[in-house]
Amino acid sequence: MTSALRQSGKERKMGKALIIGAGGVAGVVVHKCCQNSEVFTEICIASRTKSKCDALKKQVEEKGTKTKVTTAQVDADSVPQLVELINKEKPDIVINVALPYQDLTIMDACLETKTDYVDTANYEHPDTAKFEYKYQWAYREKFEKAGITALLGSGFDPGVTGVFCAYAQKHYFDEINYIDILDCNGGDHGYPFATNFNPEINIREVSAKGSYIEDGKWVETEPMEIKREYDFEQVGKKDMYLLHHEELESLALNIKGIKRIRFFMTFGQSYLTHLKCLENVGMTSIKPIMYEGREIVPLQFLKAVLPDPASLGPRTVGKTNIGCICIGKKDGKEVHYKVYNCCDHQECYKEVGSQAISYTTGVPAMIGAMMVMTGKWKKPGVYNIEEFDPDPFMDALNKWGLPWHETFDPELVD
Ligand SMILES: NC(=O)c1ccc[n+]([C@@H]2O[C@H](COP(=O)([O-])OP(=O)(O)OC[C@H]3O[C@@H](n4cnc5c(N)ncnc54)[C@H](O)[C@@H]3O)[C@@H](O)[C@H]2O)c1
Ligand SMILES: N[C@@H](CCCCN[C@@H](CCC(=O)O)C(=O)O)C(=O)O
Repeated sequence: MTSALRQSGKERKMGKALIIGAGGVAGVVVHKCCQNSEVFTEICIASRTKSKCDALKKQVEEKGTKTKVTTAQVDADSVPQLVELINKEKPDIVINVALPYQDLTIMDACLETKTDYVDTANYEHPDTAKFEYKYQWAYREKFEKAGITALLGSGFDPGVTGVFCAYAQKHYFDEINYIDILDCNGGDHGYPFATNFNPEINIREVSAKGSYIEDGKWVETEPMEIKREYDFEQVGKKDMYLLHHEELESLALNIKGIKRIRFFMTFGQSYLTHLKCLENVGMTSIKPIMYEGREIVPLQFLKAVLPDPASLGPRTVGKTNIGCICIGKKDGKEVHYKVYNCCDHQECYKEVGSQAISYTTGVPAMIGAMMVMTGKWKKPGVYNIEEFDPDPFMDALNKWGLPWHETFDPELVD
């Protein structure tokens, strides 16, 4: 049996979440669930290393949360271990903020225990640095039959960017023909090279070939081949580069009238120079090599010597600006629209002890879980975030720390 609250009707108001992972993003999810004790009456934090979960529990208990917090050890690569934990804890929902490698094992465990599921990044096999939704979309029928919801990609990008596009479509457009998603981190952590979320996942993402969708087809580019300069609100002028990003795949299907959709991310010169050197000497490779009689993956070794993203909070200053530019038509007239959020690294640190990259991912993960748990987005099946009504999520962003702004006269990207 799952939580009694789970059985109590369509508009459920409160319940228990099992949070898997205890890294940078999980830390924010834990803090935000504990601020939202009316909905998250209980949480269990589970990860490979239980002491990291215990440290998070201590932090929120010292802040006087009303949410009951427990912790557990789990290897999320093991379906039997996950099933045992879910059966013991009986959560209403599992929030997966471990790594993309664990998406399918956690979805399998949710199916077996009939528990709702939320994540922030799509499945990726450790041996192939390629983001694709096909593996998770293959669970649609099974989730529908089991009567449970999987909400995919409830971070910022993917996540809020999908909600922004759904909101634009619902309120301002008959059709959206062009979308540019712009992800700017204008923050400075003072290190010559560090990544603001898991280094292994970050470097796999940015060293892959770029791509965008035009007229229904993927167009591939060399890594960092397409560069533009953009003047970001509250940050200033930054160089940004076209990357492949997972939400392009689902938005191209779910938003009406798309002719072209692209994703750009900013990078500082120091980050790019270090990345190039590391690539040139083979340190970003995911192919195992033999070192002193044992097999190691160079990128995993590199991760071990880089700063832990969760430790960057105290030293990072500046702001992020992430948003979407939509161009399309309403009542036959051309509409230009931009919706974005700016987030200050130090404000995040003061509130939850994390930098803004973890914050901008963890807040939407909590909100997505709240949408499903309270019944607003409860629908059996597997869904990308833009398939739900964006309005309650947009309201929750304003309430829970990620207020957004809109303009009908944005700078465009050529
Ligand atoms: N959508 C977005 O906007 C966005 C942005 C940043 C990060 N993310 C995603 O958020 C997730 C977390 O990122 P992070 O920066 O917190 O990473 P992190 O490395 O700081 O944390 C990952 C956590 O998962 C745990 N973990 C890893 N493998 C495990 C296993 N087999 N069993 C149990 N626990 C395991 C680790 O111990 C760690 O606590 C990643 O999937 C990342 O891709 C999404
Ligand atoms: N929401 C993002 C966060 C990625 C930020 C990565 N940018 C690098 C830039 C590093 C630099 O220029 O110093 C970062 O680690 O912040 C996502 O989609 O994954």
